[in-house]
Amino acid sequence: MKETPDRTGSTEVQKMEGAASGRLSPKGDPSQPASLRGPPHPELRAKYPEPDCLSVKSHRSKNEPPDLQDGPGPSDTEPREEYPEPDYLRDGPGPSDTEGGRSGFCEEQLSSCALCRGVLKDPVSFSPGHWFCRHCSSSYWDQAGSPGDPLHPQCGERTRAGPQTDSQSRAAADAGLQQLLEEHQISLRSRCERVTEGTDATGSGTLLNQIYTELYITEGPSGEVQTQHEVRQLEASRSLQDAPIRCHDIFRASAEQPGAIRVVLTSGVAGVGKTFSVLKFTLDWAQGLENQDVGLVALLSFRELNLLRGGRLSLLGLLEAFHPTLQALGAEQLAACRLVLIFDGLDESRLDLDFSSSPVLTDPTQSSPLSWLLASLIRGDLLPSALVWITSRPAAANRVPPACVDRLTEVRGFSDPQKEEYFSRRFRDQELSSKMVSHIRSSRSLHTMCAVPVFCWISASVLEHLLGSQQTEELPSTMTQLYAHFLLVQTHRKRNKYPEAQQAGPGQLAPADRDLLLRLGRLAFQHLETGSIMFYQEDLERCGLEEFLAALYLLHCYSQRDLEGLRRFLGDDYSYSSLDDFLKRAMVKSCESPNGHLDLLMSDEVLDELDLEHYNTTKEGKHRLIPAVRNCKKARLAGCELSEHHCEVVASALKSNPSHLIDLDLSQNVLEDSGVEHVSAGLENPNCKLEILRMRGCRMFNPSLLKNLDLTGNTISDCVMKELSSFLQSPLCGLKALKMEYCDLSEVSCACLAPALKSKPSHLTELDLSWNHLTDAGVKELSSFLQSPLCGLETLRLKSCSLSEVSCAALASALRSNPSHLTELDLTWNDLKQSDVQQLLDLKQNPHYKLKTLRWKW
Ligand SMILES: Nc1ncnc2c1ncn2[C@@H]1O[C@H](COP(=O)(O)OP(=O)(O)OP(=O)(O)O)[C@@H](O)[C@H]1O
Repeated sequence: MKETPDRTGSTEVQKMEGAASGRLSPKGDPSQPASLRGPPHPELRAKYPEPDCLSVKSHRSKNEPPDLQDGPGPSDTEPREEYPEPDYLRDGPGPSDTEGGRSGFCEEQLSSCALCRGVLKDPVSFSPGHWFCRHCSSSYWDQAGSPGDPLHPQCGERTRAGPQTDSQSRAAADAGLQQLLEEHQISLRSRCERVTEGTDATGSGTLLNQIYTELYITEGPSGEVQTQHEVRQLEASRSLQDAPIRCHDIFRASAEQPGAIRVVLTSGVAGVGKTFSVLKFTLDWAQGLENQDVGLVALLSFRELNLLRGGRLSLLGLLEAFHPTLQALGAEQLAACRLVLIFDGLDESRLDLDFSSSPVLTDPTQSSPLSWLLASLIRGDLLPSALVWITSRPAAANRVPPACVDRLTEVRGFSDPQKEEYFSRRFRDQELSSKMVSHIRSSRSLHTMCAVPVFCWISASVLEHLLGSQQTEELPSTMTQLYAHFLLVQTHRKRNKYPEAQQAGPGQLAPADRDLLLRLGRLAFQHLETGSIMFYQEDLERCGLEEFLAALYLLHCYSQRDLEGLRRFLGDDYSYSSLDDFLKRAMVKSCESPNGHLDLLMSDEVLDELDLEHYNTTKEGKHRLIPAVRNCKKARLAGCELSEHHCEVVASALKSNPSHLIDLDLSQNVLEDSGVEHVSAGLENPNCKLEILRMRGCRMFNPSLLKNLDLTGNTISDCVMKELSSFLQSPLCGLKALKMEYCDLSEVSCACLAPALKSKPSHLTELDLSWNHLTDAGVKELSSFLQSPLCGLETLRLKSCSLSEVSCAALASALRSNPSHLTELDLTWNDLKQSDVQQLLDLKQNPHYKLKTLRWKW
């Protein structure tokens, strides 16, 4: 269904697989026309200084072709002992060694010619360790008759050039490596410069540089295993404001990490741009634009590694399999290059990576199981100088032990301005792209989801189709509508491609299309159920399409009364029921999933109330509904065993722009300090519109811009009361209602509270201190507040506070002395008699008296 972008360009492995399965041939042909072969731009070469180790930028050998004429080699008249020993023999294998490394060079006694076996005359060499008489070698070349790289006359190894002396042979070796690396660079350039996306009508791919939009990548995610649904992770991560890092800089030291960075692990949700990042890194290197101190970049995808089916390979063999241009690369040359190895898509790997007990490999020529090879590379046993970059979706990122990783980064997708840049890059017609952007901005769910680039691509495909056609139908504003349109767009494309297929009217499905979609739906459904995320050919999972298709399939089962299909998902006890009931059961089933793999996205409508009590599901099911707080006015999350993370989600809802929450109930949750801190931070955010916060039976916290505070059931010590009192004195405090039933308050508590209440024009209109042992002494303290001209209290509840006639007298004198605002006074459960409250009742005669309700009986 979806023609996906090519991950790393084609490789030998891919070609083999493609040939076997009859798939389309790969687009990146490593054998380029000669005209394409050329050095990187000279200006850029000048800009980047020569690194210590050899890189393709080493133009020493490029500009000075090896001199294949006679060098200062020993003459046949000089005794053998006086020959200067070639450098590579000093540290290398002794003359008796017969093979070494992958190339298995023959080592010969320097005293004899490798061809005639006689004493060397006018010795020359055309590869390390091979010495010949000039005459013998000339005859050999004459016989071979080929100007190319002839086979070594003794060992059959392919050699690069004609005979040469020691320093010349090293220059030739450098030049050989140089040439090889340049060819590799050119090959990579051609592989990465175009990406194939589904919108590509010609099949030639789109230029990566034309559509590539800078991504928001951050350094150092938490490193925790992420089991949340990826959309939720995305939602949560949008609120964070971390400093970005460019994909080109991931191996560079930073102020936070000044040391050398060898292994980088980059995580990110599906379709967020991990593969595009590694392609961009590679392309910019291959074009001579970035990271020019790197000698060699090798890009390997785990998906293609899987195709090797766990076979045995050496490191050199692996590089060759993925990059045929590296065929002639030897072990010594590899060690001399500054190599960057990129492994893309760890989540797709079927390899059993065992970092703790797989054997240590150090030899790049040694064949071993692929999983050992990778573990050794990542641990740094094998080629420790190589830099390794691994990308993965979050759930699989923990397959590499943290100890092996020097830097963690996270691709978070597009920021809001980047989303807009994406559309303007993709479409030359700026009017069209502006229309798309404004449509996406108008739908919250589309706008949120467009943080994931693949959703931008889907949206762009759909909107291009709809805005470009004469159709007058409404543009999709929910993800479901978007997916439905996407299917139509893709089907339409298929019809254009295969015109012999059955025709149908615009916006309609031909029976064959319908059949295909349902078959895809069944496939998606089955894979989704088993948790399998890989579709090698269709690759639907990347855009979450399988969730939509699976749902479509299930709905089809329902409409066709396919009980077998329905029972596979809903359980054997399911019997055909109303659509409402069916949908409800499907919802409950998806809520039960521990990682949310059965659901996707979010209604755009702002809910009046989210009350988790109303959902008849497990605790985990309720937890998974919590992110919906972002989209409701009133949220009841009481008694749900909220964790710190949930508080973080709530806080992000309070901070979001716009924030809809007005009334929040977090009662009966044991909130740790960290959780409370999150909530407090949410309350302090200028976007926060919360007016009512209920935290009955929770631990104490530090509220700020609250209108309504309910602390019922908390044991509030005098010390906490003082904190509360200082909060009440803060000029920011706009509290209107304070409820503190059953808080173990005493006379002393009131003494703490009263000065605060009368210290500034108080917004407090409602105070409920019922069910506390305040006693008359406490009420006397409070009555001083009632006497203050700053007091605007309208409701005072003092139920069951151990009060007597004395309290009534104090309250009456306070109300008498001041034009009071009090309209409701509740003194029930204090065992008062009529005579005790008489003074209050008599106030009715007072012109300032506003009391409408006085309760005092049991
Ligand atoms: N930086 C970008 N600029 C433009 N388009 C992008 C960018 N990144 C990703 N896209 C779009 O999103 C699609 C998916 O991106 P990519 O394959 O890189 O995602 P991913 O993170 O590797 O996903 P998965 O985990 O599924 O492999 C691309 O094919 C492209 O259409």
